[in-house]
Amino acid sequence: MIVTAAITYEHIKTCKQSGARLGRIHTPHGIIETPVFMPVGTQATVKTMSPEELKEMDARIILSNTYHLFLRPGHELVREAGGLHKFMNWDRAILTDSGGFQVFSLSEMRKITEEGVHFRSHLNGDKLFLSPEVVMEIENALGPDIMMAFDECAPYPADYDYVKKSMERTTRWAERCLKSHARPHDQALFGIVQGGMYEDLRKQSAKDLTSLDFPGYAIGGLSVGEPKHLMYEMLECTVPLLPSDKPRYLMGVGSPDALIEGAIRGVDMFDCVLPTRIARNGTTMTSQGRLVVRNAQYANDFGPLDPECDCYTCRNYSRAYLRHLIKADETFGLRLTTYHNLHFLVTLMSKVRQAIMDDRLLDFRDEFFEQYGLIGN
Ligand SMILES: CO[C@@H]1O[C@H](CNc2nc3cc4c(=O)[nH]c(N)nc4cc3[nH]2)[C@@H](O)[C@H]1O
Repeated sequence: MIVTAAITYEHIKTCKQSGARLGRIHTPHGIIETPVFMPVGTQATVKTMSPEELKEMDARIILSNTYHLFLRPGHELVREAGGLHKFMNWDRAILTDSGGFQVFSLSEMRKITEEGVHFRSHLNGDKLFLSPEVVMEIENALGPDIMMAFDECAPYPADYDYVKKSMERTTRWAERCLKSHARPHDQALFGIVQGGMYEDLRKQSAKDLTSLDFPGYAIGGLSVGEPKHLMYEMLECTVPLLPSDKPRYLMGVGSPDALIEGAIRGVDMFDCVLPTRIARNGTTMTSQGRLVVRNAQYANDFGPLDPECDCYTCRNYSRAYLRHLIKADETFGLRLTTYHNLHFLVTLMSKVRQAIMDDRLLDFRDEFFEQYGLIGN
């Protein structure tokens, strides 16, 4: 089945030193330079950020989540509002995850059948059901530029037989998503590769999904608690089987080292709640490594959070002020640390893109790890 897609991937160049690639994704809501980090806006907002602030830091695409918006406020309400872009006043690109992760990580009383997943809402215990067809209807109503197929993100660790059966069902669900996808011309549906930490299952999943000819491919089932070297090994056996003329999206990955290592292995798109989540308890990512600004040592530190950063937070406020706000549980403090962390990752990816352009991403990785204090592997 040929699905004419809403997006096209333009390959610009491959780094001579690392195999990383520079590209552009052309979407109905603008162009995305890749590799790219996508801020997560689970409930139709990137927590504490305004669309204007996200544009200030040049965020080109943000995530929202089918599971959460299905539960609240409901996808029909968002459809009535004119779709997510209108509802949240964001005129750049949006990607929605399908709920394949959340229904397994958030809800109670789950029952997985060939048809779909019966579960209880984590908000009020309501009995609910998601299937490939229902998820396609929800994502169609939300109206993102890129939408994820409904899959099962197998837990880690999980035994071979479980992962095999789960991965094969995820492929059947992907076919059902394609069949019930209403608007392929303006919404690109990505398949999601599964297979746990088993190389042969990962390869099987990649082969089965690429034969279905999606406009882009996500690599799921990773960043679920496995050691990082395992994640990298699974990337190394999966990415080469994905088409080079389509975007590759590694789901749920957002620490600086993992973004760089993922780009080196040919990944184009990343998302993670990490920068926004840790910001809310006063942990920040700086050029000198992680800095927990709520710590007492910063009480009288009137210098910028990160002396090498030119973001709004670092240009206008001191570590002492940030610490005070966070300790006093002042919302503005969360906004300032969130702004900085997102700016840090979005800027890191522009440095990664420049390093690819200059054919020196491995050198950049070593320099970054040296300064950030990460033991590169
Ligand atoms: C390491 O941080 C923790 O772990 C999560 C990130 N890790 C992650 N792995 C994912 C896998 C999938 C998948 O296989 N399928 C679909 N549809 N969505 C996914 C979303 C994912 N997010 C954060 O939420 C945080 O709790």
